[in-house]
Amino acid sequence: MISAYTGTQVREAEQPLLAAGLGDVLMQRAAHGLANAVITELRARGHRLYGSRVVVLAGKGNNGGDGLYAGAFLAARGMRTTAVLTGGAAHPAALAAFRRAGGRAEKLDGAAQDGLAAEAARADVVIDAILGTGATGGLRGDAAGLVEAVSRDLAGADRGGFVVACDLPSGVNADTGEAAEPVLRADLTVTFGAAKAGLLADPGADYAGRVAVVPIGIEEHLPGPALRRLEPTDLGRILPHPARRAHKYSRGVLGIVAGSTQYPGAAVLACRGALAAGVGMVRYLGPPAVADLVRQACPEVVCSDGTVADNRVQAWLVGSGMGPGDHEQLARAADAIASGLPVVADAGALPALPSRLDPHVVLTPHAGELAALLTRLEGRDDARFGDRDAVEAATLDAARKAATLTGATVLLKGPATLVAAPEGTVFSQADGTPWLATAGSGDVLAGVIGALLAQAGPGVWLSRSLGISGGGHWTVLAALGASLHGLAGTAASDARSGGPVTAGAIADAIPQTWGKVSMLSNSGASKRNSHSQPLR
Ligand SMILES: NC(=O)C1=CN([C@@H]2O[C@H](COP(=O)(O)OP(=O)(O)OC[C@H]3O[C@@H](n4cnc5c(N)ncnc54)[C@H](OP(=O)(O)O)[C@@H]3O)[C@@H](O)[C@H]2O)[C@@H](O)CC1
Ligand SMILES: Nc1ncnc2c1ncn2[C@@H]1O[C@H](COP(=O)(O)OP(=O)(O)O)[C@@H](O)[C@H]1O
Ligand SMILES: [K+]
Repeated sequence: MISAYTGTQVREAEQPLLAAGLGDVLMQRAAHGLANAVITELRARGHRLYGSRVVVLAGKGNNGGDGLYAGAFLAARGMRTTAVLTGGAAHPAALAAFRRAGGRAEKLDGAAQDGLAAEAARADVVIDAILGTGATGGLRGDAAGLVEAVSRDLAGADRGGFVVACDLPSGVNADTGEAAEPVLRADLTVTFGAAKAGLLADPGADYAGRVAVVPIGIEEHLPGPALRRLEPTDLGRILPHPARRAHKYSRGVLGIVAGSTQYPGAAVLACRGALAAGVGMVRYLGPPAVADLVRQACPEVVCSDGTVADNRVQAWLVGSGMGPGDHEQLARAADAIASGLPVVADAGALPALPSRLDPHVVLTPHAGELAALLTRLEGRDDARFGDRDAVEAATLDAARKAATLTGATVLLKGPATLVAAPEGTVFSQADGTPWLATAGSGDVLAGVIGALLAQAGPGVWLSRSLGISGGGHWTVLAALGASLHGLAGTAASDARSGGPVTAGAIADAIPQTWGKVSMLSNSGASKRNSHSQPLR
């Protein structure tokens, strides 16, 4: 599992080492890790190190110091290295080391801006070391003008170099991932001590590119993480596996209230997602014409025309493919939410939610749906998140706010899908590909999460082993579903040589993805073998 922290948490963890006089040692470790990452990336792109051109954009604080020390390492390896001092001053010891190693330093002023920006855009590597965790707000003045000019020149260049952010892209908020424009978009962010939460939530994640963590010795001083990310090996450990004496009811039954005469396909796709994700049985409740379609597409599904109370299930999925006029379906959704069982509330169920929920209700909005939900809860005049753009500009805050206001577990879909619990646990999963942004993909996701809730039963599997208990348990299940869905979408695209996928193809890829991640963990392997021991 990847753990990520706020800037403040990381800075507090540095304190004992700074108090012991190890500030320069920490900076050297950070700079060394940054320089090594640059060298690895240059080699991977087929560049010779000697003579490669490096431009360091260096601010006046410690972030600039890291960049200048890294520049000194690279200059010592024979690279042509220029530093642009964006804040008038620079970390004195780092600047001296940079100059000693043969680096050239230029002060940024208005007149020099265009020439320096063009030089940066022609370089093989640009290191963004203007602002780190000590920043207040975004870039200002000449530094902002320089970053705008470099971004513009890089976009227009035939063959630009790559951009490496030092600790975080300057202008990205380390805690929330909000970005104060202009921000130089990085290919790689080399971050120190631990991942920062803002690098794993959009739009920060979008600016950060790939994220690499350089350990600097503060790890034992870090508190509990602000944000977590499951990795494929974690999935293998926490996915359920049927016991030898399992039967379909003990494996979990999911009730699905989804689809309408206008959107019948959503019901089919939700059922396909659920069936692919290991549930013992799916019961479908909906209009007869939709039920006919479900039966044809998925003969495994048991269709029922009874009420929610008539159908014994372990969890419900409600709302996919339903609209405000589907009164009968909405009444069933309300009954399911009132049942006290775990529920996934998707799409059409979101506008009709009661105002107070519990963490076992998992809401699955996309940014537009979350904006509508928050506007309804906060009142139109007070709404900070009045539209999709506002949610996309601050995804972490928006998801957290919705969890706090509703009391539910909130899963905000996107390139980095966030799952927030009212008690503060947050996961960020980014296992997918942009090809997942296809109609019906969210219905499959809802089915997958519903299936996991139905299988969870009263047990909490291994979420306690992840250090999570209580209401946070539901975030683990939802993050597990998001990760499985993302990995399956990626696998489906890979099987098409990186080409497009349909929602149905995502569902079809889930069982194999499940099998593969189970193989990644030893416990997964022993679980699989548990029913095929040799006879004694
Ligand atoms: N602690 C350590 O030993 C270690 C720290 N490490 C590294 O240090 C980084 C944190 O360094 P930091 O605390 O010096 O802050 P930093 O991010 O460089 O920015 C502050 C400077 O920028 C200025 N400034 C602020 N906002 C601004 C704005 N909007 N626009 C323009 N300027 C602005 C502000 O000036 P002021 O506004 O106060 O005049 C101040 O000079 C961290 O990210 C990591 O890289 C690692 O080496 C490990 C060891
Ligand atoms: N750019 C993207 N990169 C990766 N995954 C994405 C991207 N955009 C959307 N997704 C994922 O695709 C799914 C889309 O769901 P949703 O918006 O509900 O679609 P629909 O309503 O058409 O089913 C979500 O799982 C979301 O996380
Ligand atoms: K930076």
